[in-house]
Amino acid sequence: MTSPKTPKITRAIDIDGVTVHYGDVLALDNVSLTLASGTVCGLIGVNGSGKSTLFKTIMGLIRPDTGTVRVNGGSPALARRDSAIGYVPQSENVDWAFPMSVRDVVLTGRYGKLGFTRRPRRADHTAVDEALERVDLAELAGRQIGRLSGGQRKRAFVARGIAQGARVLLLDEPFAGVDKRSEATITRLLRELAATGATVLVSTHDLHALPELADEAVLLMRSVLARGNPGEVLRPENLALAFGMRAREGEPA
Ligand SMILES: Nc1ncnc2c1ncn2[C@@H]1O[C@H](COP(=O)(O)OP(=O)(O)OP(=O)(O)O)[C@@H](O)[C@H]1O
Repeated sequence: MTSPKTPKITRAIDIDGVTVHYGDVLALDNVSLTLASGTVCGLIGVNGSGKSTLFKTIMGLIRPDTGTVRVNGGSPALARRDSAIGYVPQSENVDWAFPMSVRDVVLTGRYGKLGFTRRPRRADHTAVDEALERVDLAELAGRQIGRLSGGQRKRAFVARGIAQGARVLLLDEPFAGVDKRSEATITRLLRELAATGATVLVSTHDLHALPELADEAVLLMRSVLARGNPGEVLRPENLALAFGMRAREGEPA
């Protein structure tokens, strides 16, 4: 689905042998994964399987104990500095009382592009307006971010990634607590972004939505248990393996 003008980068995200511990807790165990540009990849796995840790590692917010992460051929820090990588965090990790309007939040996506005066220019405001239009939030641009619904908040953060022009977009459970309309809007946007050559990695617990959303899926349980097209990865034996492991650990379903 890449446009003819956009050459496909076969290793837009390149994770090789990554292991991450939090103290004694092994969160990622020798994870290797490559993602090409122009793809949407769905990341699935039970609670605690390492999805958020993987996102933070790709963002360069966590340094792996072993292994390497490359984003568009460079380090995660470089990708962040160049605004090449965008992150939509889990809702719980955002301070929704912060006195910022929806527009301000989307404008933060432009910070890496501001000139030495650090003042937004016309191009920045235009990019923000266009992104708000695309996520269908133009009418709520002036509202404080915490006064949006769950789905609208997610769309605001997707707009931030669009305004940023991120070529790699990571979304940590963008469908949690959102209604069907927002889910459909976000799915359509992610597909459109991939069609322009972006690489989209999205974690979700909504397995039913995966075939429509994603070109491929990765089942994570500290290490990669399965990878392939969503139909293959969602095979009952794979899911039993993931959930069976969880049951043995005695965690609630
Ligand atoms: N800051 C931390 N300190 C210690 N352990 C942590 C920390 N963050 C995560 N963990 C542990 O690391 C493992 C992976 O957690 P992570 O948040 O990456 O999983 P997840 O798949 O994103 O879970 P969920 O679906 O619940 O969001 C879990 O065992 C978790 O308890």
